[in-house]
Amino acid sequence: MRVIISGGGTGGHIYPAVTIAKEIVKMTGSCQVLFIGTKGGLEADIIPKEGFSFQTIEVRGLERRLSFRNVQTIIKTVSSLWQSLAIIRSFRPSVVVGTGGYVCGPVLLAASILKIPTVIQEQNVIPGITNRILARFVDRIAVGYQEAAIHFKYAQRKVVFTGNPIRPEVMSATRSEGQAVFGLDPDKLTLLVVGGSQGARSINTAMLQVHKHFANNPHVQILHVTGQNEYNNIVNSIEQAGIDLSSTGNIIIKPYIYNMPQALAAADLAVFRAGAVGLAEITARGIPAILIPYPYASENHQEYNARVLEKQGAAITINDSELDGSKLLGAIENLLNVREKLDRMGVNSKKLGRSQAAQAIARLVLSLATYNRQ
Ligand SMILES: CC(=O)N[C@H]1[C@@H](OP(=O)(O)OP(=O)(O)OC[C@H]2O[C@@H](n3ccc(=O)[nH]c3=O)[C@H](O)[C@@H]2O)O[C@H](CO)[C@@H](O)[C@@H]1O
Repeated sequence: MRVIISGGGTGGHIYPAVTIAKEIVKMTGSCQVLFIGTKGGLEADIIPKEGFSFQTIEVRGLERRLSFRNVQTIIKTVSSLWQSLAIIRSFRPSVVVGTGGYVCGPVLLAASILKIPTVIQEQNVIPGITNRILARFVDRIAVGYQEAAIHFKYAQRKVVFTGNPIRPEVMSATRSEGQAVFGLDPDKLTLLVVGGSQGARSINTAMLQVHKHFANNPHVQILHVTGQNEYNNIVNSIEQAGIDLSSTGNIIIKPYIYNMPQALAAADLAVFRAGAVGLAEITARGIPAILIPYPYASENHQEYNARVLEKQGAAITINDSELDGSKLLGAIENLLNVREKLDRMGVNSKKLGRSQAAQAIARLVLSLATYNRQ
């Protein structure tokens, strides 16, 4: 059997694609998977590393205003539809899956024109524009949050609540493995700070005060992932603040980590943006969290994601506009100092986790593929 999977732009669209692909391969035993993404997207880095075949089309996102660039974009989109039709005709998949990001648009549309079964996976409470448009054309929509269903107004019957897929390593990684990978001290509480797959400037800036406070602390250690673009600035600011990172021993700064499952396994508290996949991962592991939703995410969807966790007592939320060093430090200390609070949040977090989501999505995809085996 052959399957095409498309999704890209950010980790939040790419990791679900990888996870679904691996689950399908595992369930079928012998499935050829082809990924379609863009040359410039993060997928061009991640997918080949995961060992899957990868082809690209030329497509980019529309600006949310009238512009000459948008006219060029529409022309590119038409040509990307032709490119997608050609790739699909030559690969002859039994089913095509989209996990979000504008690259999915032409790919899933082309599959639907060619009458190949299609599934899209929507990670967020408020669906992205590409998936909303595609909803009319595809066969099934696998949603990460039950709350997303009402937004697919004319496609309700296609919606299946599966949860968001998480990499199996997120569940299988052990605390001691995580501690060993990052050189963490098993006797200290671990704070994991991640601003999504791109990093978050406001979190990075607020963290400076947190680092000053905890530098050399005998009970707390911090693993802070800054994002590629911010890394050098943040390391410089920390060192300018008088913290010698090589000697404190309890602060680790990374631009990006490829072994996030191990980092999660070692974490006692997470400071996160509210990207849907990151949230699926922390809830699957039952990690209490302080969430700072990215305020410019389309239709403020990260805040809606975060509120689902907050409502269940699994996280507390700080608005990005109100974030500063002392507020963040206060929230962290408040949780680390009251162990019962932290534990209760962890239990609530775990209740929201759906560690079997990838299996549910893979079964859904395969159930459609069987109609049309070639
Ligand atoms: C700015 C924006 O619009 N972001 C969106 C993007 O988020 P974004 O890609 O930032 O976020 P997610 O939290 O959903 O997913 C990030 C993924 O990257 C992984 N990771 C991250 C950092 C790192 O160093 N290593 C690593 O492996 C995480 O473990 C996770 O699997 O897609 C998500 C899913 O549609 C949306 O909810 C987010 O709102």
